[in-house]
Amino acid sequence: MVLSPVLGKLVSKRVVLASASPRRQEILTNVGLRFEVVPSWFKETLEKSSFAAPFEYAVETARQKALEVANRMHVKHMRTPDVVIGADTIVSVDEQILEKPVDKQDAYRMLSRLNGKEHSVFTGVAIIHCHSKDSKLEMEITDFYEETKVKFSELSEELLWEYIHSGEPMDKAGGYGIQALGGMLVEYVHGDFLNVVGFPLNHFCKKLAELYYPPSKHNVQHKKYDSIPSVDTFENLSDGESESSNFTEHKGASKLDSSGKHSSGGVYTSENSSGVRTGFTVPLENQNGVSQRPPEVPSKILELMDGFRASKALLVASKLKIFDHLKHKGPLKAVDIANEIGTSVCGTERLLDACAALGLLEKTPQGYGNTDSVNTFLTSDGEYSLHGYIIHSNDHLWPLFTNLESAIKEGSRQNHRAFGKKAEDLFKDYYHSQEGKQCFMAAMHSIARLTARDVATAFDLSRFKSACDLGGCTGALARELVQIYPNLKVTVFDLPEVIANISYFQPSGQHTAPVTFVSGDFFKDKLPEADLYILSRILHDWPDEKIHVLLSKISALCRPGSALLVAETVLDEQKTHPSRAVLQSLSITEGCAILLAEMVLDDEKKNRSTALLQSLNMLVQTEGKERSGSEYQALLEQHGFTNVKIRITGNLLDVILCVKT
Ligand SMILES: Cc1cn([C@H]2C[C@H](O)[C@@H](COP(=O)(O)OP(=O)(O)OP(=O)(O)O)O2)c(=O)[nH]c1=O
Repeated sequence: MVLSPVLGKLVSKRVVLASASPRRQEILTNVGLRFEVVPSWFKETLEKSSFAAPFEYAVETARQKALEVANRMHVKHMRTPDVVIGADTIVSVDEQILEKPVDKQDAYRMLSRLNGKEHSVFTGVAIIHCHSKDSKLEMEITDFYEETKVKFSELSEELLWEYIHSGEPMDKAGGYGIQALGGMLVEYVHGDFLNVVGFPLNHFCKKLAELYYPPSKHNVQHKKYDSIPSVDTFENLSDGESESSNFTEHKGASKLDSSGKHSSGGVYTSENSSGVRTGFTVPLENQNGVSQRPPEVPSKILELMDGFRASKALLVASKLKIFDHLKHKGPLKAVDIANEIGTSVCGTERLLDACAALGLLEKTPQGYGNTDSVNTFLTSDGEYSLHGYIIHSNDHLWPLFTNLESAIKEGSRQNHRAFGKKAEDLFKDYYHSQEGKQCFMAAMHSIARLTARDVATAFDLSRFKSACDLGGCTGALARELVQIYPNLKVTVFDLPEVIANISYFQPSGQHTAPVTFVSGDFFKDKLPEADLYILSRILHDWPDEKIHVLLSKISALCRPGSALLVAETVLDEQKTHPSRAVLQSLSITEGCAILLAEMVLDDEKKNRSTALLQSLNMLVQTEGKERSGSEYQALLEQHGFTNVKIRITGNLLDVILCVKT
């Protein structure tokens, strides 16, 4: 595969496309690139007159789009991508820059300017390589632009308005889409057709080639913004890795032939005799007008279909402590790791290659090494390690989830099927052995460490003097609270089996204000007194009847003005995603609702599925469930808690604060 050395370099990297443009997503998907889409929030409002040339404006906007996403992912979501790609397409005519029209009149103004003339389409692209060093984001930015000349025919007013009324111009630079109806307006195209559609794929591949295979010194040519590598073809780029590259050729992919030009046979048309690409091919139809080409399976469905394989590869690599070995001794070859952990060489090599393809490991001639995020989150000794939760997922949740079908049919937990014993009280199951206890506590500890800051700061809690974290387990949230609110005294109340094991989870060497631990069962025993009660990831474990028992106990202890803080994943009313209307009805501030709406746009699908899969997770193992904002509100109000406020944090847990009146 001629291209694999270039795009194959991105296979093991976490690549993010900082663009909402469906065209860009399609172009990159068609060549087999795997990436995540995180649309940029950067507003395209740079002062155009401050740029000497139109392409400089496009390049700078592309840079800002990509930078915004890289920073947001690093800071807000604690997920540093390896590569962020941003792009911006503009149309330039008579020294003017045209972006997307704001309304039909604007589209008319733009199309009238382009009518009968040649104009330039510029796409600026920024490729940012990110590294997280000591929690700081380091970035290397590469940018370039591509220009394509397009000429419109002389078009009548009537045709222009007909085109505008089709709705096609509205989300496209210059007010037209060359790949669809707009193609009929175009007399000729000189240059890269895909550049007009929003992404200059050919130049992008050349840029990657230049980055990953720097030309030898005597060949280097310096040009501002336009540093096409000295290699004209991609054929001479193959290296040892290319043979084993995971880059896959997709059926409808736009291929490059040995001269670096597009060849026919893909989604896009072949070239005409003058080397000008003219439009998209239409799938062949048989006599009945039925498309002969089978529909392409969306990559999302394939990803979900095989998702369990990726999960299990991650869980097993963690269980075998492969990431720990690589952190301390890497890079290591497969045979060395197999010897260290006592596994087969052939099996280990396959697992390591799968982890590399999933972006967890880096594979170099020296061997396999951890990526930065694996060092932070997957090794067992990291401060924010998820290792505890991963082992819990492998040993406990996985067997339960294999019985999901029975859980759905029966509507109940599946411990008896997964572990061959009758389900007792949820926590008795977990705490029946010392190993089980520590495994469960480590799982809860890792989630608490990751969410504690967002839970503790979702509301200003400085007016409270004492807090009691019911079911607070290892005290991870309690310690965050005393750090943020030095005047707050926090008591963690949990089962005696838990309190007996907390010493394993106390931070060593760090001086933090003390947290008090009290043992007891919050359903049966007397609760410590406090101004603020906290229930973090507790209510979702239980059915409404048990929640009423607990809330009535807490309510009876609360004085007017005392409060209850609940941290859970909050579903919206349709159980799809958090919605602005719901939050406003729950006294959410306007600012927060706007923030939320933006967050929803960005992470909507991921948050939605995470929360709803968590609800399935509760079904297979507990009697509880995840609840919507109004379900929590109703439960709380029944026990005299009012002024219910919800903050959607964007982290795994959302936060609800209510006051006893
Ligand atoms: C000229 C032309 C533009 N376009 C599109 C490409 C871009 O998606 C869009 C220009 O707007 P952009 O601001 O470059 O991109 P976008 O708003 O779609 O996405 P994002 O900002 O999130 O990256 O116009 C076509 O689809 N066909 C065309 O013929």
